[in-house]
Amino acid sequence: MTPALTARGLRVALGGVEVLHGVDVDIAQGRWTAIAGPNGAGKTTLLKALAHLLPCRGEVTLLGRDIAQWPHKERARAMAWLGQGETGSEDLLARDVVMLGRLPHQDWLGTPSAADRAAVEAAMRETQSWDWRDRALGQLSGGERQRVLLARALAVQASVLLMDEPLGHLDPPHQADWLAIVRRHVARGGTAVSVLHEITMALQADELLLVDKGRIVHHGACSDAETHRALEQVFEARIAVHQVAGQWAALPREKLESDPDSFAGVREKIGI
Ligand SMILES: Nc1ncnc2c1ncn2[C@@H]1O[C@H](COP(=O)(O)OP(=O)(O)OP(=O)(O)O)[C@@H](O)[C@H]1O
Repeated sequence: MTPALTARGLRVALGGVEVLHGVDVDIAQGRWTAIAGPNGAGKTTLLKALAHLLPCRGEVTLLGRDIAQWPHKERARAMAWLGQGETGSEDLLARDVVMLGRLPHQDWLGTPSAADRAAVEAAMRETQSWDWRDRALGQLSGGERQRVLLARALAVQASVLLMDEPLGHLDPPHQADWLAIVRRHVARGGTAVSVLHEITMALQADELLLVDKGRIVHHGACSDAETHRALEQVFEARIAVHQVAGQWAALPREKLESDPDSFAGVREKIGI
C-alpha cells in the first residue's frame, strides 16, 4: 500500500541552524505512528515538515504525491493538523472554531452546509466538547480548549491526522478518550501520527519513530523488543520498558532501583 507520508533527505534549518539532518521515513497508511525522543530532538520540526508547514529541503509525499503539488484545499481535506499550544481565535465560539475545520470543504464565501454542521456536532460530541459549543475559546480551561481543537481537526474528516503533543492539559479519563478516538480513526483505515512526551502512551501506538539530535535513530513496532531497547537507549537508560497489566509501559529506572517500595505493586506485576 502507498505510504501515507514519505520523506527523503528532509533537512530543516531554524534560525540559521540545521535542526533536521536529512531524514528518510515512510509512514504507513492505516496505522498509528508515535514520534518520541528527548527534548529538542526535532520531533515537532519533523511533524511540521511532514505537514508542509515549514520550509525544508528534500522531498515529502502525501499519499504518493509530492506534497507541494497538491492543490491547497485538496491537501487540507486529506491531512488535518493539531498543533501544540495553539493561540488565536480566542473570541470565537467553540463551535465556530470547530467549523474552521470544515473550511477545506466549503466554497469561498460559502455558508456551512448541513453536512458541515453535522460534522462539527459529531466531532464535538466525540471529544465531549459539545456542551460548551456556545462559549468563547478564550474562556475555556486548558483541557476543554484542547478538546475543542481536537474536534476541529476531526471535523476535517481527513484520512491523515497529525497531532503535536495532543495530550497537553488532558486529564487521565480524557487521555483514554483520545486514545479511543485515535484507535477508531485507524480502525476505519485512517492514519494517525502524533508527537508524544508520555512514553507509556506512545507505546500504545502501532509504530514508534525515535528522533534524537535531528535524526531518526529507530523506527519499529511498539511491541518489538528492539524498539524498547532503542527507547531506553535514547533516554540514556533512565527509563525501562516493561509489560504492566498487558500493556507496555515506560518506568523511571532510577526510581525502580532506588525506591523499590513505591513501585512494589508494579514490581510484583512485572516480576522484577
Ligand atoms: N524558531 C526557532 N529558531 C531556532 N531554533 C529553533 C526554533 N524552533 C525550534 N528550534 C530548535 O530546533 C530544535 C528542535 O526543536 P523541536 O521543537 O523540533 O524539538 P522537539 O523534539 O519537538 O522538542 P520538545 O520535546 O522540547 O518539544 C531545538 O534545538 C530547538 O531549540
